[in-house]
Formats: sequence, structure tokens, C-alpha cells
Amino acid sequence: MLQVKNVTFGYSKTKVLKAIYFNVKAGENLAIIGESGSGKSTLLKLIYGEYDLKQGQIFWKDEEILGPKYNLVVGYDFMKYVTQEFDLMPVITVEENIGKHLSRFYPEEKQKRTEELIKVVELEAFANTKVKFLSGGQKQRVAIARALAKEPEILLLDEPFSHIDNFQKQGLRRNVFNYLKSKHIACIVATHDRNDVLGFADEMIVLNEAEIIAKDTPQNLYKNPKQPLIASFFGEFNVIESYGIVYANQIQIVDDSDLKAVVKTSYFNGSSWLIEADYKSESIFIEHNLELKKDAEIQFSISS
Ligand SMILES: Nc1ncnc2c1ncn2[C@@H]1O[C@H](COP(=O)(O)OP(=O)(O)OP(=O)(O)O)[C@@H](O)[C@H]1O
Repeated sequence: MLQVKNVTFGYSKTKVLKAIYFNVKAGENLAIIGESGSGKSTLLKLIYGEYDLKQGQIFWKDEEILGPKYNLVVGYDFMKYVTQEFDLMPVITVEENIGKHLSRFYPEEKQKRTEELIKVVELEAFANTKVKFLSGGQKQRVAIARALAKEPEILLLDEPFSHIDNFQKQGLRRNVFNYLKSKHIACIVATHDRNDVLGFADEMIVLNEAEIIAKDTPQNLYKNPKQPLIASFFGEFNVIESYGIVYANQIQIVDDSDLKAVVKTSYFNGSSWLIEADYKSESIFIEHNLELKKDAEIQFSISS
């Protein structure tokens, strides 16, 4: 189990993280969300041992994670970290990058493992391509496969699918997260993308102003978001007097209701329309199956 105990950290006098506590069990998937600059990457770097801690401790099982003051080479064999920069070797191929740290004394095993991982990240067609000729998204996939090559016990992923197009993203996520579960590899994912979390994370923590403001399952935080910041991660929402936080998909347009609004704009959203309407001189957002004309008077109800 990973234990983060009372970690407080700042690059300068300003604290980026304050009194952070949480645990991650073997094989568990934890998502870290929070606004840009809220300290997600910093937290991953501390877990990896990239900086020395002045306050607090981090353990993986019984081993304390220590920073560069104590380790000549940053990092531990049981942990891998895929940064936003990838750190690949540009002049060797995809296959060579992935297999780079696998033992050459077991060539068959090395080949099998490399092929398996190339499949997980769906890069079969590029196995023999030099990394410098790959796109950003393809490099990101190589970085994930390389991190998995030596079967770490814990994997840290910083916005792991940010460079990958939507067409491939969903399949790749399923491949990678299912692979981690099947190998019982714990994983911590820092992300802005709810699709990296919903359906995959066992738990998620929300960072705001250097502190953890919520920690729960994605389902519980979705159903009961205590702050607008949490709701905003899941989708379009409103704060409505006497109702609190209400997602756009919790509002239905009905024939008869005391709640009345006037349509301002309809935005096409694919499977539905997002209707912006004026309610008591404020904008509210409603998910609806049809486009509505500007200035139409509507009545709505709110479901829980
Ligand atoms: N090496 C550094 N030196 C000084 N300040 C830093 C350094 N790295 C990050 N910071 C600052 O620490 C704060 C947290 O940054 P961090 O990168 O951890 O946020 P983040 O939540 O990962 O952001 P994003 O979602 O944009 O990647 C920011 O204010 C940032 O400017």
C-alpha cells in the first residue's frame, strides 16, 4: 500500500500542498483532479521521490520514498512515472524504447513482453519506427508502454491520454486500465478529463488551494458534489436557489411548472442540445433533446 502522510510542500515560501493524507492499495486506481496549478503534478513528483520532503512522509509498503538528497538516482524500481514530457529516446525505434530496460539475457521473453505492450497501446504499425518520427500522441503511448515494461507495482500517470485523439482515446483507456487491473498494478492518474476517471477510478481526490477538499468514489462525488468545482469536473451544472448544485441533465422541460425561464441560446451538443435560458435574471443550462428558439418561454422541473 502507498501511504501519503501529512505531506506539506512548496517550491518557495508559498505552499503548493498542505497536510496531504491518503492511501492507495495494491491494484487500486486513484484519480487526482483539480484546477490547473492545484498541485497534481507536484504530488506525483513527490510520490516518485523527485524532491526532498521537509514535512510528511511517503511509504510504499515498508519502504520510505526519499528524494535526491538520499538517492543518487531518482526513483524506485517498483514505481514508474509517465510525465507530460515522455522522456523517450528519439533515435531508436518504438520497440527498442519499450524494451530498453528489459534484460537482453532473455531475448524471447523480452520480445514477447514488448509485443504484448505494443498491443496494449495499439502501436503495432509503428513498432519499427524511430520515435523522432512519431506524433505527440504516439509518443505518449510509447511512454506508457515503456513504463509498464518492467511491471511496476505502482504507476504514476500525468494526464496520460492528453495528446491522443478522441477516436482512439476511449479504446486505449480501456486497454491500459484493464491491463493495470489484470496485473494488479496500483495507479495514480492526475487528470482534467472526467473520462479518465469515470468507469476506471476506484477513488478520486480533489485538490483545491493546496488541500484535499474531497475524497470518495467517482459515483458518490458525481451524485453529491459538495462544491461547484467538483460538479464542474463532471459536466455542465447550475447553482439554483433552494436546490443547490443541479446538473444540466437533471433539468427537464415540462408543460406546467412554477419554474419558468426564457431561452437565450441553444448549443448543439451531439446527442442533445444545451439550452441556455434566463431564470430570475441568471443563466441556467438545461440538457434537452431538441433545439429551442430564442425567447421561447419554457417551464422546467428539477429531478434529484
Ligand atoms: N519546478 C517548479 N518550481 C517552482 N514552482 C513550480 C514548479 N513546478 C510547479 N510549480 C508551481 O506549483 C504550482 C502547482 O503546479 P503543478 O504543476 O503541480 O500543478 P498541476 O495541478 O499539475 O497543473 P496542471 O493541471 O496545469 O498540469 C503552480 O503554481 C506552479 O506554478
